[in-house]
Amino acid sequence: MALAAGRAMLMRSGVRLGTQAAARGGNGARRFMNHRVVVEPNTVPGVAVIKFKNPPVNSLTLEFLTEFVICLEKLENDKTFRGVVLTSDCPGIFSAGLDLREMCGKNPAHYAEYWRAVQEMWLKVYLSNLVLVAAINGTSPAGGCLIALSCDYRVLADNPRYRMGLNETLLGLVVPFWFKDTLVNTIGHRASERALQLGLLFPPAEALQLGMVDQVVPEDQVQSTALSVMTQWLAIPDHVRQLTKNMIRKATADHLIKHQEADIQNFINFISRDSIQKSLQVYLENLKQKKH
Ligand SMILES: CCCCC/C=C/C(=O)SCCNC(=O)CCNC(=O)[C@H](O)C(C)(C)COP(=O)(O)OP(=O)(O)OC[C@H]1O[C@@H](n2cnc3c(N)ncnc32)[C@H](O)[C@@H]1OP(=O)(O)O
Repeated sequence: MALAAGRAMLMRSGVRLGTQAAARGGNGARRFMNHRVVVEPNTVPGVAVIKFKNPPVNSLTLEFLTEFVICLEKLENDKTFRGVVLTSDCPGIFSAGLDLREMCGKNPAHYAEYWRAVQEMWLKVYLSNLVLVAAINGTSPAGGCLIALSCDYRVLADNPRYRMGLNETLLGLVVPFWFKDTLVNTIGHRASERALQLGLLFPPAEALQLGMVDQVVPEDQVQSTALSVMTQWLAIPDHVRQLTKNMIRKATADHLIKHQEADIQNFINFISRDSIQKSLQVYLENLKQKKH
């Protein structure tokens, strides 16, 4: 249903999936390419690398979310793939999180469509049958961090400028319960309580200490480390690993699935408030100002 809507939306915006999506690279390998998400089969058999390519900061626009979900769905349906590495094509930035312009100055119907796309993306990543390893080669606040936290394993580049965390309170936003659940499931209750209320963004050493990431490695080794970790995960038969993953994650995902429509309505009500709109505008304005 969501996928069909997404396809329709992409067709409207001029993205042709079938023909544009498949091209042959120099080594004859198939390379799926949309506008904002590039999928490359890798040298490790059964593993694809998804590169986020939505410059300047890989913000999660509606188009990006739709392409990302469609790419993952294609890989899940293609039985040659068992694992995916998620990484960024934008230097220094994994993802700047939700696109603030999608949440500013729009109408309720747009907010509903956008929030459903965010929910669908999270459900797709969190419950994926594939092994997902995040190769975090840049900063990843809020929604960017959520994507990484929803993978099975996280490798972060050792660069103190790369910060990771759920910083929503710094934008005047209340983190949705399923963002919170994803963090609690990763770093525990007490650490989440502090990190979420203060909107903390952690440098690599602290992210590692908290268990927000599994490994910190030199920047030029992020992708190769992710691929070698993948080999270990793929040594486990898919069906037992998938059933185990599902057993661990199902209750968290079901919580959202059960309250999906109410969560959309909450988002619309919250984001439409004048005070919230004002904070988002000020935050965007400050991002622009810091350049001058
Ligand atoms: C109930 C409501 C719940 C909502 C839950 C929300 C979840 C979220 O994900 S909210 C988004 C949180 N994200 C952030 O706080 C990150 C904001 N961005 C930054 O801190 C920085 O841009 C950076 C560290 C990611 C990159 O810094 P830098 O390389 O210096 O690039 P610029 O700051 O100059 O940004 C370039 C360009 O991109 C625009 N931009 C940045 N982030 C976003 C974004 N999240 N959404 C939309 N646009 C973004 C920025 O405004 C610049 O635009 P121009 O000035 O027009 O070039």
